[in-house]
Amino acid sequence: VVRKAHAWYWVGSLGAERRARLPPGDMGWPLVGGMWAFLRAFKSGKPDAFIDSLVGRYGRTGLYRSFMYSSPSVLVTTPEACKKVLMDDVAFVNGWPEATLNLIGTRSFTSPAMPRDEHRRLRKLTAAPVNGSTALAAYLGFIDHNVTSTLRRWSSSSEPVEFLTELRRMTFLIIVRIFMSRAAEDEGTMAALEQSYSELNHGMRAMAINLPGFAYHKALKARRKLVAVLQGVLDDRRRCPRQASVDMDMMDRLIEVEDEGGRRLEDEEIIDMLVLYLNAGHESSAHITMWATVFMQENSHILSKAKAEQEEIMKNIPLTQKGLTLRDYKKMEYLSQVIDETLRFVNISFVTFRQATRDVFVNGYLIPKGWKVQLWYRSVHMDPQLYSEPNKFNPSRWEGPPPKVGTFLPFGLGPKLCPGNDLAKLEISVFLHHFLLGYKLTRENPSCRIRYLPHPRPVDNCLAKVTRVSSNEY
Ligand code: HEM
Repeated sequence: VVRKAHAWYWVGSLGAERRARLPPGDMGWPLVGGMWAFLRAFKSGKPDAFIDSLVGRYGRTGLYRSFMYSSPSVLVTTPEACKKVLMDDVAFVNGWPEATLNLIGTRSFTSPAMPRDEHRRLRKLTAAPVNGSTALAAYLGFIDHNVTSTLRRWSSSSEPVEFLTELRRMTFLIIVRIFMSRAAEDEGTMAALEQSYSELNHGMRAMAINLPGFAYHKALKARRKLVAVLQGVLDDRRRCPRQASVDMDMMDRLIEVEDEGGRRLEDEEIIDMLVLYLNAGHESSAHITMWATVFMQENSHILSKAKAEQEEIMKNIPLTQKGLTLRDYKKMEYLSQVIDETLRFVNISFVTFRQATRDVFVNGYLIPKGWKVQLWYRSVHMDPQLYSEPNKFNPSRWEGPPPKVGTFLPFGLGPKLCPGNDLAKLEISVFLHHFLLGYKLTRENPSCRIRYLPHPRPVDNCLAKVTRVSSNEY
């Protein structure tokens, strides 16, 4: 009776005609809705069980109604339906749960209130310096240097390192250098930012319980610290603005940009933009780098093939050349397949969120105005109808023509496509290039349990020894 009353509370007011067009599903118990089933599946190490149970109960309809993160929601699980939602930024605005918005900030791209034109203008401003050949070529030398010195440091220690934690540190340094160059040189600022980001991430996608001891409570505290550190950097920057426009970083650009009416961004907007970019710009890249390394170590035939490709590239690099070039990077075809397969298999962004601004029909089902929409990239990537043996790590599946639009969504699609996709692939490739040529990873707990929230990772953060095995690496 209670469950029926809960369902009626949300769908009753839609009227008989609209109600009849809703996707199949179940609103569950009051307050928790589908959250129990979702958390149970992810916490028991069977993340696909959640959507599988909906498919088992209602068929492969591609859309299911539920109640999650305190909102009536439609879960979208097939390529065609995801594509339709992602390409339409008029009918669908960002719909992150309020708890996530409170952590990431309400004044950046994640905000549903950011007008479409403002989103486009700020994306153009912030995406250009991290994308495209010119930008990537400018960062390549720094990334290359950062990777080689990091690998040498790890391998010179006889103690195991938390491989994931260290990779997060490395990718974080790269993104801070791009966004706030001078801050990357200040060890105190870097340590404060790193620590706060780590806590912020643990609270992401946790239950929004703001009580001491809970991950969400700690994450809110971490956000406050993060804002204070970034405000300090911003104040310094305003006090001593950069003179030459040639070495402007992203913070300078955000300070200087004006809209047509001459309005500049407020401090809160700049800070929220940085909180988002610095977070998005290091977490996922570090996780994918770790998993790609681990999967290659676990599959000797894949490791040998990837290594042979890098050795071939090395043979053609003139002795006078210092470090890698974009031309060398573009030759890494097999490595690119390994990374794409890691992106598919790991599903670091397993779901993203939108909200319907009006009644919309997708695959013949109604998504009512105001309802949240969850795009389940994970179900697309693990669908056996799209990927044969989806639970097998097989980079060779990426040989041949590119996948059909909507079937491979590690970076999303459409107007909100990840602006850091090229940068991410570049830094992951540079790391793997050096690793394959000269290093080996020996995990302390190779069969360690995997935790799936907020991102899939071994619970020991991949504790391992990194050993230098060859002087091939330059
Ligand atoms: C392997 C690495 C990465 C993965 C898997 C990834 C994944 C994603 C996905 C799936 C989205 C789309 C979310 C949506 O549709 O709502 C996204 C958005 C975003 N990503 Fe990434 N990302 C990665 C690296 C990066 C890097 C290196 C940067 C920074 C340069 C970055 C910055 C952003 C930003 C700012 C957005 C929001 C874009 C907007 O709303 O317009 N990401 N990312």
